[in-house]
Amino acid sequence: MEEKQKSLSPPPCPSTVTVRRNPPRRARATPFTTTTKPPLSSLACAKPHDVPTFPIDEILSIQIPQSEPKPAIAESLKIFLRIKPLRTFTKVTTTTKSRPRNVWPQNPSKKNNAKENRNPEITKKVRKKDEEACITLNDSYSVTLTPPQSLQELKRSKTEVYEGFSHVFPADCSQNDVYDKMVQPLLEDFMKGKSGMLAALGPSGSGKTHTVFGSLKDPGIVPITLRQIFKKNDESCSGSLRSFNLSIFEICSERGKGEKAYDLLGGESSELSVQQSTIRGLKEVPIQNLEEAESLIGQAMLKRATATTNSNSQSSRSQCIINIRASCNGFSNETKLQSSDAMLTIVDLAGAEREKRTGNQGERLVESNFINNTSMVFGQCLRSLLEYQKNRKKGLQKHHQNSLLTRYLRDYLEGKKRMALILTVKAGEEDYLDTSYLLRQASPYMKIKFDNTEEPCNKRQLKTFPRAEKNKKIKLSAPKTSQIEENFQGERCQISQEVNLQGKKADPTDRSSPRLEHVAQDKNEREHIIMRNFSKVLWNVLKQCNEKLKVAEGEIFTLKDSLRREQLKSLGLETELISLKSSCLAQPCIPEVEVIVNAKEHFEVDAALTNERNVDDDSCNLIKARREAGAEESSETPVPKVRNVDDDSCNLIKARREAGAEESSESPVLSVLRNVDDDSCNLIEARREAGSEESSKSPVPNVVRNVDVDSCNLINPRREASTEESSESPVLSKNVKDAELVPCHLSSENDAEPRQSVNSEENVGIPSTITHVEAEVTDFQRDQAIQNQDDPTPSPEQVEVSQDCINSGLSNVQTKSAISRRFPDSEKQERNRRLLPASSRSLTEEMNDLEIKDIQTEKQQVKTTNTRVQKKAVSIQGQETEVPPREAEPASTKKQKNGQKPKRRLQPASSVLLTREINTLEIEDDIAEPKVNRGGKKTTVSQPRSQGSVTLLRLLTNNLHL
Ligand SMILES: Nc1ncnc2c1ncn2[C@@H]1O[C@H](COP(=O)(O)OP(=O)(O)OP(=O)(O)O)[C@@H](O)[C@H]1O
Repeated sequence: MEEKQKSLSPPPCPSTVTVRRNPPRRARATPFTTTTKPPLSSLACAKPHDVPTFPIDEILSIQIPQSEPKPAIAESLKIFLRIKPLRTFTKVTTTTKSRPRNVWPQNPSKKNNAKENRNPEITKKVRKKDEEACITLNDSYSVTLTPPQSLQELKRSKTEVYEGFSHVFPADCSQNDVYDKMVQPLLEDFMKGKSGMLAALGPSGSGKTHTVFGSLKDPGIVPITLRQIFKKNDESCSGSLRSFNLSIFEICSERGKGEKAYDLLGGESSELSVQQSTIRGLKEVPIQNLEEAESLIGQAMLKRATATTNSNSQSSRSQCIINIRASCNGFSNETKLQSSDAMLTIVDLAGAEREKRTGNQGERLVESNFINNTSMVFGQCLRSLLEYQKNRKKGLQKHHQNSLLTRYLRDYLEGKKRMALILTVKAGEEDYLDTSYLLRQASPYMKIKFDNTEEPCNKRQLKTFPRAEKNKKIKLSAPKTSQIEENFQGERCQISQEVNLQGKKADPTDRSSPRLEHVAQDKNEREHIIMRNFSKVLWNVLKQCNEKLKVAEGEIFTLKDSLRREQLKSLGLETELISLKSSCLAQPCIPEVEVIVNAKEHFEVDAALTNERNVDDDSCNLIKARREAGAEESSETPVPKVRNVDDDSCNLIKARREAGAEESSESPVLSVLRNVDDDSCNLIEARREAGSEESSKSPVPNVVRNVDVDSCNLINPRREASTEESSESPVLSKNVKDAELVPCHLSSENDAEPRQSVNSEENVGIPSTITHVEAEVTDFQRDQAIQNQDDPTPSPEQVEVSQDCINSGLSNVQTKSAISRRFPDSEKQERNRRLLPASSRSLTEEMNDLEIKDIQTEKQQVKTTNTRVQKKAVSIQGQETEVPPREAEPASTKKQKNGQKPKRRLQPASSVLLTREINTLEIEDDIAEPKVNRGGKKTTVSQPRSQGSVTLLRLLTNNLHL
């Protein structure tokens, strides 16, 4: 009912805030809950005038109770003090031999007595006296250290009280007392799964080893602990679920150079490998009962390095570490929450030594240094931990790195695990300094806190365990060198098996599960590193490929450039060819053609630069066309080769026409050029057809067609054709070669001047009349140009006429050049008959008909010319077949004197052939008339002269104005 009423009637808004200073009884509420705020619904329902002002001042005045910190789990380091009984102090004054290394601790007094009894000759000075104790026990937690009388007089020291010990064991205490007060709490935690460490510190001979190991009659804390362990394990119901393992090893110096660890429970090769804080290969012996444990303890003590010093007859020369590991095979009722491995470590440190007290020399002294150094590092670690805990801003100095022992005990020395120290001191006045030094050093350690909630399982210590785990550790570290393709699941299973072998559970709740996660993280890191390295390598390879591609592109670019240049050259040659053709056909067309050709060249260069692909295609077509032409040339006779060349030129022109089809639509110049090309092509086609008709009549006219083609290919020597032709007629081939080198005068020179004006050595062997006739041809072309000035493009009729004129002129040239040949008359006649084509004869006859009138009007002039030619022929008579170059020298010298530079121009070989053929007519004509040489001797005529040849000769001479 009350709840219903409360729900129906909201509580009134309080005018003031009640602060409840007392904490709630059941649960501690947060400060926000203490300030009860009315619900929003109630505020909404309240009237506006009832809403009080927000008590901000009162709220701010509330003193919020500070939340009490959780009770610190950390505990102070427990330091125990054990005072060695004075009893009768036995001092060995003579340096005795080091007893055997592996000797179970014995009672020195008995030993010495036995020695005295066995060998009384040995000089010994045993002094027994009742010493005064420098240390007195105040209570169970404090002692008073009183300096000796001598030191008090010197006022170097004073009495000091050291308190705060966990417990002080008087001299008459037993080993069991020490165990009960000091080891029992640790053992209980150990049995619960907590690891702990107990270390004995103190000067040499103070009873550390006695405290730790004891003797057979008076066992130390280790035997007692083992006994208690098995006793407790037997008493507990879950005893069978727990197993114990024992491992004992020592750390000693190797002649002062380094630290080495030896397994005191191992076989012959007891040396252990030390890597940082990890000791590998340590043998961990499972112990089933106390007898086994005591046997192992005795075995280890026999192996431990000891030596006799002035302070101790069985002085320990190493740091001995005893590990008792409890492995839990399952859950137990008592340790449900911490059913895991635990480690109880007991350390018997080598006592700090002073040289005066020990009297060590040599190796013993080196061992003393190592021992003292280790003790010093151990103390530094504890002091740094104390300072770190006082002021954590400074950070914990890592003194543990200076010693293998401290590295191994790092977790303890960093306060991460539970640890206890027992200080053993001697109570004699002579031991005051050692005792005082130890107490001063160790008393502050009482303030050290350590975390009691440490992990029961210590990974670092697990690594030091049995040798059987050594291979497993290698497996865990194998992925560092293995490939990344290793199956992670398999590795995980493998690790799980290893963990199970160790008696641990591989479940995620177990402490060992982070180990698997760590392995997985390592694997991921390795994968990342491998992939990163692989990507770097791949990147480098790609860089190299890129560089190679750049080089290849550069080569391609240079090749394209060279191809472009070659193509331009070919274009230039083609245009020159066209110009020559046009010049042969019509003189007025030459300038225009040149202009057009130049324009075309520029245009094609631009086109080549802008459109490489077109140029490449064009060049490919050219190369292809030339290749095909070459193939056909190789298969055919020399005469069809000329036809192929002719086809080639036509193809080139056609290709150019196609390539520039679009360009010509924009450029009128190219259209004119195309017209010129068309004309030249048509001309060539017409000649080809004419040649074919002639070839049907006679095999010789092919040579005439060869003349036509070669006249258009002045620059490109037709060596192949000439060589093949030389097989048939060596004279003909020679003429072709000569014709290739014939310079041509394009300038209109005076006819009266000698035509031997070519002054270069290239003119050697070339008749001067050839140049003269060429000049005549040029004049003829000029006349034709004047006639065709209105129409630059020659009509077919004009082409035919001009060609006929050219042929006639060339025939005249050949006729005159043949004069220089010094063949015998009979041979000349026979040769001329053989080489004279029928078409030439018909052509000369036609020319004779057309120019009959001119012959009559200029007959006198022809005679003078013939006379001059005859003189020239006579002058070279009697010499070798070739015209000597010396004949041209006078004319050339004269030409040089005039200061005129002749324009040279190559003459096609075919034209020479034609002129040579025509030359036969002149020879016949010359034969008809007696020739006079320089000496005025006349030559005899051996053969009659035909009327037609005489007429033709006159016609030619008159036409050429010779
Ligand atoms: N509390 C003790 N009661 C009886 N004897 C003791 C006691 N402490 C030490 N001794 C005897 O003193 C001698 C030296 O002891 P111990 O070898 O243990 O000293 P230590 O500190 O280990 O010396 P070191 O550091 O050189 O090894 C031993 O013979 C030992 O029996």
